[in-house]
This record gives sequence, structure tokens and C-alpha cells, in this order.
Amino acid sequence: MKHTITFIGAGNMAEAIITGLINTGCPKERIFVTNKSNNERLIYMNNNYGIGVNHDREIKELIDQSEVVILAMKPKDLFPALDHLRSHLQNNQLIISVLAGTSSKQISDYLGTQNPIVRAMPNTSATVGESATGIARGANADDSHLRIAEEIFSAIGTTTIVDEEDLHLVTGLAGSGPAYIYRIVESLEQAAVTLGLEQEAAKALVRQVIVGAAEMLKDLDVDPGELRRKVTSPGGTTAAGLEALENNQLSKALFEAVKEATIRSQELGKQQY
Ligand SMILES: NC(=O)C1=CN([C@@H]2O[C@H](COP(=O)(O)OP(=O)(O)OC[C@H]3O[C@@H](n4cnc5c(N)ncnc54)[C@H](OP(=O)(O)O)[C@@H]3O)[C@@H](O)[C@H]2O)C=CC1
Ligand SMILES: O=C(O)[C@@H]1CCC=N1
Repeated sequence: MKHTITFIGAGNMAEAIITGLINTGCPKERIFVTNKSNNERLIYMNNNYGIGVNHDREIKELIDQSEVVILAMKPKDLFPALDHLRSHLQNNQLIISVLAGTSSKQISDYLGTQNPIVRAMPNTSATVGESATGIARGANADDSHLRIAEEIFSAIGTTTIVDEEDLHLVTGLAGSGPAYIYRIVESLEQAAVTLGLEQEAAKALVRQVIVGAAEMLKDLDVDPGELRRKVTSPGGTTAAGLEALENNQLSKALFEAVKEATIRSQELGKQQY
């Protein structure tokens, strides 16, 4: 990764991306991070990752050195952050927003500059280099800007180019997706304990079930239906479990989860702050 990047926002998502970048060999000298006020957090980021932070440098100094600025604050904090950033930006610097909901037009209109904007929707699995990131060309951006975003985010997992209007759905599916899986893990553990297994045994078994199934999907490139059928003996235990899942509306629950998260992303994009 040859670009120098400043993250505006030092929270969970920025840390996940930074961890992934550093673990895949990005020089720490090329990464800077700033936030609103939490100095302890910047000290932590500096101590843990060796990256530049702005508690001992001016934000102007960080931005001046960067070809790419990644916006990583909550949508409600965007406009104050842009107010602070505007006067330091040069026109050729690429802005990448990981904000849910907020369109590149909203960012561009509020900034009032011609900076190219690309939107990316990663997820926290970036921490282990396994994000599923959706990327969309936004205001003033061309193919070269998309390529830069792809280069950055391919260091932390897979990248899929989509139209910007589809990023709401990508957010509801892939940005939020890890939380759905963690929730399923919690429920499986809870079920096993309630039905009589020791907590430690339940924890070890459920985690490995998820990891094993995920690795099968990743390594074998086989349809999940086919993998499911290989587990399911006619008249056996899996068939009984799957029937209970559908009787209790698993497919409907997951459909509703993706739909409601997508709607929430659309709402976040409409809010005026
Ligand atoms: N968490 C996730 O799984 C994902 C999150 N996203 C998106 O990433 C963004 C950040 O989420 P997340 O990391 O979870 O949020 P966090 O609350 O963990 O972090 C937000 C960060 O933004 C900083 N911030 C707030 N206001 C400003 C400002 N005016 N100038 C500079 N920095 C500011 C905060 O600083 P301080 O602490 O000093 O207030 C904090 O470091 C959101 O827009 C979210 O939609 C996208 C994909 C997945
Ligand atoms: O919950 C959120 O709004 C953010 C966006 C995707 C994942 N986390």
C-alpha cells in the first residue's frame, strides 16, 4: 500500500481497518489518525500501532502529508468534522467515507470542494483481514479513485464494487453482517448451556462449528445448499434441527434483519444534522 492515509475518527471501524492494514504490511509511517476530543484513545492508537496521531501534531500537518483522507466518524458527527477539515484539504486529495447512509453528494455539497469521493462499507472483520467491503464511486471520482480504494480495502479482505445507491443494502447485509453471526453464536451457546452443557464446552464447540463452516465456504467454493445437504442425513438429527429452524421462521427473521438495517441506512442518509 503506497498511499499515505489520514483517518478522521479513531473508533472501532478506524481501528479495525488500521489493524488490518498494518497486519498486511502497510508501513505505520503512512497512517495517521485524529478524532474529536478523546486524547487517551489517540495515545492508545499511537502506543499500540505506532501510527501518527494529532495530539502532538496539528491536523493540518497530518492532512498535508496524505493522499487519502478516510472519514470514520458517526454520521451525526460528519458536518462538524467537515467544517474542521475543509480549510486543510487540497483539491486532489481523495476522500473515502465509511459512514453508513450518508451519500457522497451530501459530503461533497457540504464541503463545497471538488475533491473526489469514494464510499466504502467495510466491516469489523477487517481486524483479521476478512472484511467484506462494498465500494462505490461517488461525487467527482473516476476509475483511478476507485482503484485506490480497492487497493486499500483489498488489504483488509474482499472488495465488491457496487453502485452507490446499493450501498444501503450492502450496509444492512455486510457492514452489519458480523453482528448477526455473533448473535447466532450467542444464541447457540445459550441453547447448549440451557440444555445441559458446561459453558466452556459450549463455547469451544460453537466457535469451532462457525469457524469450520466458514472455512468450508471460503476454501471449497461450493454452494451452501450442497454443503447443508451433506450434513443432513434423511430422518436424522440435522433434518430435525433444520425443520425446527424453519418452523421458527429463521429465513424470515434474517430477511427482516437485512431489510430493517437497509431501511435504517436510508434513514441515516436522510437525517439533517
Ligand atoms: N462499527 C462498524 O462495524 C462499522 C462502522 N461503519 C461506520 O464507521 C463510522 C464510525 O463507526 P465506529 O468506528 O463504530 O464509531 P465510534 O463511535 O467507535 O468512533 C467514532 C469516532 O469518530 C470521532 N469523531 C467524532 N466527531 C469527530 C470530529 N468532529 N472530528 C474528528 N473525529 C470525530 C470520535 O472521536 P471522539 O472519541 O474524540 O469523540 C471517534 O473516534 C460510522 O459512520 C459507521 O457508520 C462502517 C462499517 C462498519
Ligand atoms: O451499526 C452501524 O450503523 C454501523 C454501520 C454498519 C455496521 N455498523
